[in-house]
Amino acid sequence: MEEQSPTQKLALSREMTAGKANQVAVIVLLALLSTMTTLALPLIGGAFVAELEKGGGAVTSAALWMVAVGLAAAVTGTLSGYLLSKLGIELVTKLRVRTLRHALGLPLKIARREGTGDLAARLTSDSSQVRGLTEVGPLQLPMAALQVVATLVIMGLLDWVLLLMTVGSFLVAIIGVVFVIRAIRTKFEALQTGVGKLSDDFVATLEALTVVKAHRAESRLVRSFSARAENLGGLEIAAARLEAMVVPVMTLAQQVALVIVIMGGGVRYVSGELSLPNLVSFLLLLLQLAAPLVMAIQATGAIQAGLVAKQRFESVFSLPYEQVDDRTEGEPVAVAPGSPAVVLHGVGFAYEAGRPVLDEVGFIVPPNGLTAMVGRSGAGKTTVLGLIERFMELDSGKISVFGRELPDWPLSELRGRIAYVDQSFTLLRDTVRNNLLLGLDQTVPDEVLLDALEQVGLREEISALPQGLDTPIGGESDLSGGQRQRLALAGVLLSDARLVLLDEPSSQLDSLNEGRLREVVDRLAEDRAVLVVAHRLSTVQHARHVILLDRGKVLAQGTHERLMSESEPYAELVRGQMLRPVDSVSAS
Ligand SMILES: Nc1ncnc2c1ncn2[C@@H]1O[C@H](COP(=O)(O)OP(=O)(O)OP(=O)(O)O)[C@@H](O)[C@H]1O
Repeated sequence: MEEQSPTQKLALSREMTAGKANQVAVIVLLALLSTMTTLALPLIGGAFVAELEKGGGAVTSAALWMVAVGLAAAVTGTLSGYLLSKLGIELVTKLRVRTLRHALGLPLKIARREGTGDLAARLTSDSSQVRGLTEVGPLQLPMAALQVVATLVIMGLLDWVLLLMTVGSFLVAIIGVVFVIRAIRTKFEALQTGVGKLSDDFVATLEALTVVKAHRAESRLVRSFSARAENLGGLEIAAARLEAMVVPVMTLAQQVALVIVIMGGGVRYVSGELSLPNLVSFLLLLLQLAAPLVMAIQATGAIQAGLVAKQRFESVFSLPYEQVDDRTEGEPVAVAPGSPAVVLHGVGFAYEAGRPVLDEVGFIVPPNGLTAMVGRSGAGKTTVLGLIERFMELDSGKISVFGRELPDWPLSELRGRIAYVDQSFTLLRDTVRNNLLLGLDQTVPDEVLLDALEQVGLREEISALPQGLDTPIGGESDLSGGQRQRLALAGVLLSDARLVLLDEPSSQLDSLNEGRLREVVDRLAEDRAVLVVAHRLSTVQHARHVILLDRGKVLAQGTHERLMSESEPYAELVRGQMLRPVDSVSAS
């Protein structure tokens, strides 16, 4: 199978800025201006005090400068923040689109293992967490670091003794905070994985809501989901507790530094080693110093959550996926005329290592006509169809479709030649029309669609729906099992697939529709190969060839009549009504 599984590391900053050099330049420029104006403000404050001391005439202009620079700091900060948000949103959109594409391309086994809800969580909670990270990560943090360094340099130039006192007070706090940040990260990892798993199980439960209700299992499930939600709440509270410690610690450090600087600065001012304007500037800088530190630290939660979400995106993008283009470009794959539709030779397969489901399975499906596969529940019939569709990979043996071995088929071409109707007639949550047209490239006139529906006896029922062909199905308004089956078959009639794989349900149709459906299948089989997993006697009686599968092995094959006389297990299957006679089929 065309799979690829490179380890996908996400360089978020690069992803965010690729091809956007101009926007990035504007944002960096605005952010630099904002940082510089913020740094200049205390110095202008000091100049203002110096003018006051001197009683000079420049007091008013110093005050006006303070207002202008303050405004410039606010405007440039706001603008750069907005433009950065825009880049962040664009990045998240890109990640969502990539997730959608990758998730739909996952091999079935991996998609099931990963879980629908957990995959979907990438589009919701993980996306918003990455967005939170982009708000602070790429620009605000470097700018905050720049502001801290520049502030410290200016403070050192004003008075290095006071600077040492300031750094000493903050250092102890910062070391403590680093440990807290690490602990927060661990909590977020457990939390986000737990949220993904919870939503996955919850989605699966909602999909089985009928069973839940029929068994009155609501309360039990509420109890078990609530316990898990409370566990996650506990983790979140623990993370919040850690986060809550961060800001007070930093504020305390700032207050300690303030007291020390006021005392030390006062002494140095009195002794003439420091001027009053410089002391004022220093104090203003000290007050400003805490802001970027607190900002960075307050963002700790968002950053840690964002980094964990980033890893969760990486884990999806690293999963193998099937490269199925919409349609293969260029010449279609040539097939030898008259080759059998399917040949299985010595096929072995296990879903789990050590528990084989198919063992040395071999049979031939001719290029046209009806071939039926029968056998007890769990014999491996659906698995055979899945292997032909290449939903899974063989463990041993070979399968050829129209004379070409599976690995030699481009996946898209292979699946384009096959029409597959699964046992539960899964339909997309979309309109009747779009479900009918799912495998088709071109638009099809309504008359042709209605004609296909007519052939399966569904025209009247669909026409009676509120929006006819454009009625959405699968959500609030749904079709019955039998109607779904007939709709799926109408889709097959519309397709030009030369091989039809049909997983017949054990009971979906009344005898009227059963008869009609048999006619449709017979018509399909006139010029196409139809391989049907059969549960009805009527189907096997019509089949040109019947394959009896038992516990993963082909036990017998031939015509119905021949198997009845030569294969006791087959005759037993028929006698035991495993193959249902028409009149025992329940109404849909
Ligand atoms: N996704 C899966 N993972 C693991 N085991 C599976 C999976 N699907 C099927 N099996 C197992 O493989 C075996 C064959 O299943 P399969 O669905 O092919 O049987 P079947 O003959 O189509 O049965 P039925 O007539 O009841 O639909 C069964 O034992 C089943 O438990």
